[in-house]
Amino acid sequence: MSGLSIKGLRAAHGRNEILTGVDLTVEDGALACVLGPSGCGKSTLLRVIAGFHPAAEGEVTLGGRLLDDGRRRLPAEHRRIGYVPQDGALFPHLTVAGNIGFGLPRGRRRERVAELLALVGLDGLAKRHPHELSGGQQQRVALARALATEPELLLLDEPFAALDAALRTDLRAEVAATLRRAGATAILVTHDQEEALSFADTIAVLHAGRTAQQAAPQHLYREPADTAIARFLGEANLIPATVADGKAETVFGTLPLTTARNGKGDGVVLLRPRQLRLHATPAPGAVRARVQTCRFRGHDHRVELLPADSPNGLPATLIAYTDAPWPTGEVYVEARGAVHVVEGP
Ligand SMILES: Nc1ncnc2c1ncn2[C@@H]1O[C@H](COP(=O)(O)OP(=O)(O)OP(=O)(O)O)[C@@H](O)[C@H]1O
Repeated sequence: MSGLSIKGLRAAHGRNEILTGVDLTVEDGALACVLGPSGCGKSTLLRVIAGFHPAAEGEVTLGGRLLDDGRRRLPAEHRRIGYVPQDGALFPHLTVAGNIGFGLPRGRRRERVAELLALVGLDGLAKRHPHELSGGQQQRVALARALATEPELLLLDEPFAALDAALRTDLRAEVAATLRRAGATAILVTHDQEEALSFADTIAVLHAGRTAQQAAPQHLYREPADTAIARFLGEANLIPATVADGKAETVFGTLPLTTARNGKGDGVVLLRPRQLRLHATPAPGAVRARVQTCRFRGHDHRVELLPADSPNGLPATLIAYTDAPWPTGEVYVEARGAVHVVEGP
């Protein structure tokens, strides 16, 4: 089997159990994200995969080779895994070329360094030292250095954390494109859901040392396994509903389900902020509310709404993202599109 496979992984720091049940599958050539709040064990997971920290139990394989099962461990230097730590950790006394070529056989070094400089868009900077580079350029050197030996798997530990918002977005897109060009299989660790959603082919959400859910970004955003994951991936309107016959009866009327379900009964469905439409006058199925705040965010407006009489256990506030600004005052809120059952039958 190609790619990375992790099953039932447990790992501890001393007596502290950090990972208590991690499952992760990354197909050959795919970009995966491990997403989770600070302290949930993301770095520990990368360190186990890289071979810097032992598994206590479970199974980690790469391309069908066993890396660790809690008893047998392949030494880190035999794993063919590249690792880009949070701060890039470049050698300060070596030039960019020296950093990238470090550890490459002499014969091919020049040619390979030139290839990698072009790949990460740093032609012309070969002779600079790390302190003469911007944060983003330093991260690109770290990436080139990790790709130099053509690892079977590349691990990136929050590589954009120290960069400002604009640079982060650009570099993230560039790195994803570079990895695809190189045909690399990679895992990026982050606590930033936007980063995960925009970067990855597949996302594993880590919660309290376990994999809570692994799925493609769109699937995870639209069909999270529970309310905690729904909230972690972005703002969520969680609406009480009666589910039956592939539909949800809600205060907004009858809405179709994203996926058919056999169960019947009461539950909670998810409406993302983009699914709420605002009207100035009453509309069929629309709920009366007050605009509490409307905040301009560049690409859209975030509108906080107070439902008029919180019917049927509706949350105290609803969130809508709209193209146009809305003045504070009365509005009518309509829900559109299919809903996902996050709790219930
Ligand atoms: N060397 C260590 N010795 C003991 N405990 C550790 C060690 N390294 C990490 N821990 C603990 O393990 C837990 C998980 O840490 P880890 O760094 O894997 O989390 P993380 O999700 O990567 O966090 P962050 O996003 O803040 O980097 C934390 O509670 C941390 O305090």
